[in-house]
Amino acid sequence: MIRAAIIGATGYTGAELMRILLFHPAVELVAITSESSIEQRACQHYPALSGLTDLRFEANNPEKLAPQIDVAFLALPHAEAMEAAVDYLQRGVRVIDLSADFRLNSPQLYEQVYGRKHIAPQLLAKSAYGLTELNREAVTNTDLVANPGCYPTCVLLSLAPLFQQQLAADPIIIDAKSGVTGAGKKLNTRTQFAEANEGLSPYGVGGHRHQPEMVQELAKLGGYAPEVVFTPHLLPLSRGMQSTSYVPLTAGVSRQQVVEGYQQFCENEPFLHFLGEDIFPNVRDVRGSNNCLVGIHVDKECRRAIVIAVIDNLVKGASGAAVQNMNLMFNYPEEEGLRGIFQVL
Ligand SMILES: NC(=O)C1=CN([C@@H]2O[C@H](COP(=O)(O)OP(=O)(O)OC[C@H]3O[C@@H](n4cnc5c(N)ncnc54)[C@H](OP(=O)(O)O)[C@@H]3O)[C@@H](O)[C@H]2O)C=CC1
Ligand SMILES: CC(=O)N[C@@H](CCC(=O)OP(=O)(O)O)C(=O)O
Repeated sequence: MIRAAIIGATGYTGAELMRILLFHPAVELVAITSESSIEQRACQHYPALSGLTDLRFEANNPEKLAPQIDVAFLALPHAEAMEAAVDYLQRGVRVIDLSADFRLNSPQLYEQVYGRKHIAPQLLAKSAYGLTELNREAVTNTDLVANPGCYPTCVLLSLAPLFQQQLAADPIIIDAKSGVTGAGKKLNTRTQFAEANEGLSPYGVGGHRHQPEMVQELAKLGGYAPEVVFTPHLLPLSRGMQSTSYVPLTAGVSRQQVVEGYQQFCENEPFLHFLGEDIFPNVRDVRGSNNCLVGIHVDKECRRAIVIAVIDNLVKGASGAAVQNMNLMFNYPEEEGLRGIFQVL
């Protein structure tokens, strides 16, 4: 059994980790931590968990918890997670960090994007970027996974077939939308009911922090750093995310090459599904599941592809991907605890 703790378990990704891990056949959830809710039971915060666990929130105390666990999931805000990562790693506990603290390879870029000096820059080179499908070997062999952001997950999985085969030119225009849980549980004006309901609002226009993360990872796939214009929007849904990417194709590329590229990329992937040419997914199709669904349109002259992808931001975009990575790190089947869909309509 893998003994696990969730650090920052009162938040949305922490709750989603509880939902998944409590049903995982190879995991014993040993501890859940919180600073604000010590001694409260998990089901007081999330009544849906009633009957599934008697765990109570406790303080994050690495000295006490480390001997009891094999892995710590960090579901903390950016800049809060790096200290916890260092604390657990130096006590021999493997870490899966859901925040952005170990995603960017350069400490200078981290400081520029997140406005904080990195306290453990030496770990940036050692962490594995946890987009499982693209990085299995590194994830399997690391003690520190940097779980990707939800927008980068949706975009990178849907553009990887084009970049891996050098079929994509730039600039790439990405229009993306997320449900409000993407912003976390903390109070925030733009996610309050009256602000978000019946609305669709752009934010981070021209400067969202996920743009450099996307460029960094696309460059690893395609061999060049593409120009990416990324605009996210907030949708009045609790969960779900869609990205629409407009990608210029390199000269001479055929429709068949593009379509076969997607078919081959998704063929043996348990969570990636290519719907085909001109068949497009709805965010509803992945609600509660670890799937990423992709559809494409290629224009008549094969000059541009429009790639549309959906994920559940809390599952494939965060907690489901984290568990997929844990499975690899501990030599379990990648789909363990993550199989199945939760709704069809
Ligand atoms: N929501 C999403 O869709 C995704 C989120 N992520 C990332 O995962 C991490 C967790 O996100 P999410 O669960 O949405 O966040 P939430 O805001 O919902 O939860 C964060 C939790 O961290 C704890 N915490 C500890 N220290 C602090 C602090 N100084 N300020 C605020 N909270 C603190 C809080 O618990 P308490 O106060 O009880 O200690 C809180 O419950 C973040 O880094 C986020 O960017 C990544 C991909 C997708
Ligand atoms: C709706 C919303 O606000 N979403 C968040 C993204 C959440 C996420 O995936 O990513 P991180 O792990 O990088 O926080 C945002 O745009 O900042």
